[in-house]
Amino acid sequence: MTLDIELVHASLLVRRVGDQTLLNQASLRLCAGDRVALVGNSGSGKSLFLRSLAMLEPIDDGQIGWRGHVIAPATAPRYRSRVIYVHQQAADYGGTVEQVLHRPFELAVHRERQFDRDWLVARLETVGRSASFLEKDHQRLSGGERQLVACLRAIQLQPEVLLLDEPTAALDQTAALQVEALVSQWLGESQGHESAMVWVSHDHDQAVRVSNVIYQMQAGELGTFTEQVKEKR
Ligand SMILES: Nc1ncnc2c1ncn2[C@@H]1O[C@H](COP(=O)(O)OP(=O)(O)OP(=O)(O)O)[C@@H](O)[C@H]1O
Repeated sequence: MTLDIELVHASLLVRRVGDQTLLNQASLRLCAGDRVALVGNSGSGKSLFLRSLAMLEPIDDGQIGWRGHVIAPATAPRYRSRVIYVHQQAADYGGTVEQVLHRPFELAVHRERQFDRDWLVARLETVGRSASFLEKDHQRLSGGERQLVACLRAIQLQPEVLLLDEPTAALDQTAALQVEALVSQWLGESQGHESAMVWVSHDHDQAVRVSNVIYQMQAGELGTFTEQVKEKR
């Protein structure tokens, strides 16, 4: 159920490049418990909007607020550690899966969090992998396995908001459902922690499965949306 606790508020975001307006006054209010699917044609601005929400892209106009406050430059690193963007193509890291998952905890911004191997082993069980998966060479993983690691890497940091940019676009149905299961488990567990997610998808069935509300991006405008009446809202 959606709680009326505002986590992130994007207000009238504008992004121009040359004479093109790539984002045209796009606004979104994300509250605790929200599961948003973002759909729209290729090139409509979904990734740009998501990356802007994560403060990974500059904006020409508009504001992004976090828990009721406009984000100052000094707060941006902390914001990005709590509002985490997962790319559609998982990065290629060196080392074992465990080393890759451990690395974010070495960053100053995540120092208050602790690497939890047992937690990871339990999550891996959800997706049919044993603890030995942690010993695998990350660079030898399949695309689907890499995407699972990318999601685990984000989720283990207990984000407030997870921004998923077509995380299963290159995966088969089985692997896609595993990624969905991981995210769904995280959302279920984190209900008391005030969390929300936005999931960009080209797959309408997936958008329905993962969300309680669907927004549509059209030529940089975040307009119509379909409210889904579901138990999970
Ligand atoms: N940094 C940038 N500079 C210039 N143009 C950009 C930049 N980022 C994105 N664009 C353009 O903005 C438009 C929207 O791109 P975006 O990647 O957000 O689309 P999308 O809706 O996510 O598409 P897809 O579903 O194919 O991933 C595209 O025309 C893209 O070329």
